[in-house]
This record gives sequence, structure tokens and C-alpha cells, in this order.
Amino acid sequence: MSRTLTVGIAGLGAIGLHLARALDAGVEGLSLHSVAARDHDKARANLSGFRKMPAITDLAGLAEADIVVEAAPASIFEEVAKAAIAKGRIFVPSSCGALLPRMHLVEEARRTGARIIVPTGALLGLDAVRAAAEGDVASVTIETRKPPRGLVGAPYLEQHKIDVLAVTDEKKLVFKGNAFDAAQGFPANVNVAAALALAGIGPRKTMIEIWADPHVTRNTHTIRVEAASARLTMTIENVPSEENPRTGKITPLSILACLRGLTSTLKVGS
Ligand SMILES: NC(=O)C1=CN([C@@H]2O[C@H](COP(=O)(O)OP(=O)(O)OC[C@H]3O[C@@H](n4cnc5c(N)ncnc54)[C@H](O)[C@@H]3O)[C@@H](O)[C@H]2O)C=CC1
Ligand SMILES: O=C([O-])CC(=O)C(=O)O
Repeated sequence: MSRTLTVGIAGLGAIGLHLARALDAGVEGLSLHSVAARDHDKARANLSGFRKMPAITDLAGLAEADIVVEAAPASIFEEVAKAAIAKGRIFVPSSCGALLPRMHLVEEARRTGARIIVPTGALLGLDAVRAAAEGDVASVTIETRKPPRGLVGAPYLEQHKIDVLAVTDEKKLVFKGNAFDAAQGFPANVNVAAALALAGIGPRKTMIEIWADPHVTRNTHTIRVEAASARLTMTIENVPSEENPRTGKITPLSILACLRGLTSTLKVGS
């Protein structure tokens, strides 16, 4: 009989609250242990209907759980990650773009016995990308198209004085470069590119185009891989969540599926 793993969640927004609700509703092998939120009164209100009230803790306190899910702004990624890794926990980051300039955390995890498990999140196909990357890969690219409001607030846009809300007619290419630079410039918008880079050929070789497209209603990501074993092109069209239009509704579901895979007897996909 395998034991139940406890889960702590940092952030109760579009991802964290949905995940907390799903865990509270009951998932075999997993139990919601604690949450960390910026506003504790709001958190208590959000959790009021829960069958079993989790502890409301500070970010470091989450590391008492077996699994720590980070679902907060990228700016507090390091604090959550460090505490979980120091205690040898399973760390599941949503803001995985923030991992790219902090790969020393992987070394630290090796030392403490922690694991860092990057979920597929709002993307698709990372099983095939990982398989292809066991052999020779010539190129990996991602094209992200979001409704302009799904890009608002990105530091790159502010630095380059690009007003995406003024993009109302023709779609506009707002960034072209590698996944590392994209993650710095768009920390709340293209974590998918970071996950793709980590699955495949790394953040300097994975190339991304980001489009502000007033003609799409969904956050749309197309990945293309040219490898010795296979050529693949895949597109996902994510319904933006009500709470945060930058974030696709599939993201908390993907993290839930990832957590289930940590305890389930039958696991499908690599
Ligand atoms: N890996 C992926 O495919 C995806 C990753 N993301 C990323 O996941 C992260 C979370 O996304 P969302 O849930 O949509 O964001 P959100 O903005 O809806 O929620 C974040 C929550 O964190 C809370 N928070 C802020 N400071 C905090 C603190 N010091 N302590 C505790 N809580 C704090 C906020 O109050 C908010 O409730 C973001 O970095 C986002 O960019 C989003 C979509 C896809
Ligand atoms: O939800 C999405 O479509 C992708 C996203 O925000 C991210 O990768 O950060």
C-alpha cells in the first residue's frame, strides 16, 4: 500500500485555487495540507466551503508538505523553491520560466534529494519532445499567439514601449528570440516556452515567436520539432481563465494530472 502524499500550494489564483478545490474534492493518494496566500482573509473566504480546511501558512511553511506546488507570481518563485528543495520535497513549479536563470537549484535538489517536476502546464506534447531529445534534434520552435490582453504587463513590452492593447487590427509579432530571453521578458506569459526548452534542447536553442493577435480568443501555442526520429507539429488552443486571462484553463488540470501521476498505480505517458 503506498502512502498518501501531502500537498502545499503557493498562491490561490487561477491555478492554485482550482487545484486546491480539486484536491479537496478528493484525489486518491493525495491530500491538501497547506496553502500560502498574500491575503489570508481572502484565502479563508475562498476555502470556506472546503470539506477539510488546509493550514494557511507562509511560503516557507509549505515545505512541511511532501509536494510543494508553486502557483504564484514569478517574483516569489525562488523563496518557494529554496524552502521546498532544502527539505528534500517534490517541487512542482508553475512559473517554470523562473527556473531557467536558477538552474543551480537543480544541483541543490540533487544534494538534498528533492525532485523538481515541471508540469506540461498549458502546453502539449512534452512526452514526444523528451523522447525525441533522447536522440538527435535539429530544431525546436514555439509560436505563441495570445489575445492582446493576455500579454498586458510583460516587462519586455514596457521596456520596448509596445502597447499591445493598441493592436486591434493586424496581428503583431512582439518578440522573436530564444526561450531564455522570452522567459525574462514575459515571466507571466510564456512559461510554456521554458517547459518546452527544459524538455528538449535547452533555453538558448529553443526559439520562440510571440504574437499579439486580436483575432484569436484563445491562448494558442504551436510547437515544431525537427528530430532524427520524428518531425512533429502540435497546436493547443487554451481557453483563458476568468481569473487571469494570461493563464489557460487547462493549466491547473495539467498540474493535477501531473500530481496524480506521482501516486497512481497506472500511469500513462512518459
Ligand atoms: N507552466 C505553465 O504552463 C503556466 C504557468 N503560469 C504561471 O503560473 C503562475 C501562477 O499563475 P496564475 O495562477 O494564473 O496567477 P494568478 O495571478 O491568478 O495567481 C497568483 C496568486 O498568487 C498570490 N500571491 C502573490 N504574492 C504572494 C505571496 N507572497 N504569497 C502567497 N501568494 C501570493 C496572488 O495573490 C494570486 O492569488 C504565474 O507565474 C503564471 O505565469 C500560468 C499559465 C501557464
Ligand atoms: O496559459 C497559457 O496559455 C500559457 C501561459 O500563460 C504561460 O505559459 O505562462
